[in-house]
Amino acid sequence: MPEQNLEARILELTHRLNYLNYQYYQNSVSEVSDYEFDQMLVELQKLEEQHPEYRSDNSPTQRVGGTITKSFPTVRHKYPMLSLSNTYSEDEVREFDNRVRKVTGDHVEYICEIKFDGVAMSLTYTNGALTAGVTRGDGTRGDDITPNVRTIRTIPLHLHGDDVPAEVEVRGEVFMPFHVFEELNKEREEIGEALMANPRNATSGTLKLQDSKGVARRRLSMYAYALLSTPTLFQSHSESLEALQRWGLNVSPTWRKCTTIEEVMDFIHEWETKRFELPIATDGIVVKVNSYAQQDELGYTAKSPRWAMAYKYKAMEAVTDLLGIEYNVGRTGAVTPVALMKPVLLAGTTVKRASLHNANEIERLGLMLGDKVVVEKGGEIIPKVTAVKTEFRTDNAAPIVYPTVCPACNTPLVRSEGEANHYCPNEKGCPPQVKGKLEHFISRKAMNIMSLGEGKIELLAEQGLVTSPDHLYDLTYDTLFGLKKTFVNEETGKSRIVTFQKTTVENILKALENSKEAPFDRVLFALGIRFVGNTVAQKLAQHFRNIDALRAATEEELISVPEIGGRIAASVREYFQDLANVHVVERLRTHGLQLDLGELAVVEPTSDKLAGLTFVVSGVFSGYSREELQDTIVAHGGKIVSSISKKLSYLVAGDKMGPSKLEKATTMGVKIISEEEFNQMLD
Ligand SMILES: NC(=O)c1ccc[n+]([C@@H]2O[C@H](COP(=O)([O-])OP(=O)(O)OC[C@H]3O[C@@H](n4cnc5c(N)ncnc54)[C@H](O)[C@@H]3O)[C@@H](O)[C@H]2O)c1
Ligand SMILES: [Zn+2]
Repeated sequence: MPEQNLEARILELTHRLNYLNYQYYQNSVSEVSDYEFDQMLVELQKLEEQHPEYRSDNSPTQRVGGTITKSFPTVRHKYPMLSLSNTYSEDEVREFDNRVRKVTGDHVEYICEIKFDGVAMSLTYTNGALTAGVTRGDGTRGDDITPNVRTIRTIPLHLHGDDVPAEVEVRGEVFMPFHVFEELNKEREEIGEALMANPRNATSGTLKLQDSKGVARRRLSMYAYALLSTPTLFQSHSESLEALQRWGLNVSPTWRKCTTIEEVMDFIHEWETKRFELPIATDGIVVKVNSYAQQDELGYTAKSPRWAMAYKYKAMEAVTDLLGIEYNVGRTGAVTPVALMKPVLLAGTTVKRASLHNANEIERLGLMLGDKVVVEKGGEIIPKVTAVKTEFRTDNAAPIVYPTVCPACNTPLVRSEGEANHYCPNEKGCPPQVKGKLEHFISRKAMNIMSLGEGKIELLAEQGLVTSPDHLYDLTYDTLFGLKKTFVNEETGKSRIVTFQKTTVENILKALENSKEAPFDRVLFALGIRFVGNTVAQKLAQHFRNIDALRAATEEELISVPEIGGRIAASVREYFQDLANVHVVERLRTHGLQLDLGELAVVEPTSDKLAGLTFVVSGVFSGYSREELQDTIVAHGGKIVSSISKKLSYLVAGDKMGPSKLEKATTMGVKIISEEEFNQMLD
């Protein structure tokens, strides 16, 4: 390559990789596969080695790719948090072994570990107590997210044992197990939210939440894999792992001591497929020199230790034919395209369907019917189409014409501004939507009428006996008894008969009767209002107390409820503006379902100390949750209003209050009081 082009190429790769790093760490987006990224990095590294004079100061070969955010306090790491040099080639693992032996001589032990695909975490324990949890950030400084880290159940708040030192740093990988990830995405899909791409993105997004209660709900976990302290406590990494385990940290039992490179290779081969049996995402293995003395001898490069190496597995891929596209309609009316492929064996299972998410994805891939496509399985249950082999495209390839009408009911599809999915607007008459909404209504977290599961509700919907939730409560023994349907599984050809016998019918009627005791927030969730998931339903129920108040609430009032945004507010308004929905709600009321929180929860005034005063509550408080504080104000005769105006009596300001509210209150001359000052008003 001529000099000039060489310099240009180095510059181009530097820019491109820095951009991809930014997208990956800041926005949790992978625009290219890890493999492609790593190939470009290798190319840059080679060019820079030949021409160090062209290497720029901000080269991605010289520094860790992450960033720090402004939303958390920044902390300087006591020991820098580095990356790992990586390879996809076994030969390079052997070369690593040669390099090591040149320095250490022949007596070397390796520890092989699984490389878990999550987010790196640094924990500090002072006198045995967890005092800090910090992200890797740019390697030198990270985000202090201690309150979030404290909610992770596999991270002990206290270490136990006689030999726990006064101060110690523990490194580990925080991750989201597959089943939690799938559940979370299912919930998001149900309430019409965009899906998360993979468990690693979900983990990094979760750790950056401002509300640690939200973090706790996501059920993250952590595997510890390193121990740092001054002076060093042990002679080797394996002793450290054993100590971590003893002190109560979660150490994956998969690590192994190897004394020859052949044993390392065996470990690599063994886990290549076995890793898919693990309930967590993994992307390779890590080989580490065991002895700390030898680690010191080997030292570090600018961005990684010379005593360790990651061997990464290439994603499991296969090439097959795209035969067609099926369009599925979900409960919320969202249309999801699914690729139908010629069956192909991939990581031990036969794959013939893969999700394509939405029309944008089809466009991004440039898919045509009849194409040869690359399917990839990353460990998640659902495989994905990652690329088109355009070089094999024939004249028979046909463009994909995205449907303009609903495949289930022929209603013209709509696509709102800024939304990736097309929707079928025929909520009440589109069979998969009707069925999906009923299935949601009876589901465990909603009304929990599981005796209607496994195809029974489908049968009732198809026969027109139940097309909206209120119809369920009209069902009688006589209508149900004797109903029957045979379901045939298209994939296996096996058939299954669903019948309504005496006990079944009795169980269904009993479960329906019991469901009338389900609290208001469950009923609200069960109604299936778009974007109103479990937690949102709880928040709305607590705030408005009953369905009539919720129905009467303006968009502004809805938005004033903590954590309720404009999108949810609009969706709730839209729901109640539809008279058919109001009718369903009224019929549910007639049948005796719980549409308010009941007597107990209504706050009776306990004093009139705050009578005639109006309050806006904002921020986070130490002695109350926001709802509790609002309840207290009401209990003492005060009134909660949604927005700041000149007439407002007090703004009760907690921690982390939004700067715009503060500014508004200041300019309007509203009296701003702290939690303590508020408490004094009640004394
Ligand atoms: N696709 C993209 O656009 C894109 C962009 C940027 C980075 N990336 C990927 O990310 C990589 C760079 O990320 P990185 O610097 O975090 O490197 P890395 O993820 O390859 O390796 C280092 C990390 O591995 C983790 N790890 C897991 N198990 C471990 C164990 N047992 N012992 C030690 N560490 C363990 C730690 O969190 C550590 O920080 C790139 O090589 C690339 O594959 C991809
Ligand atoms: Zn439809």
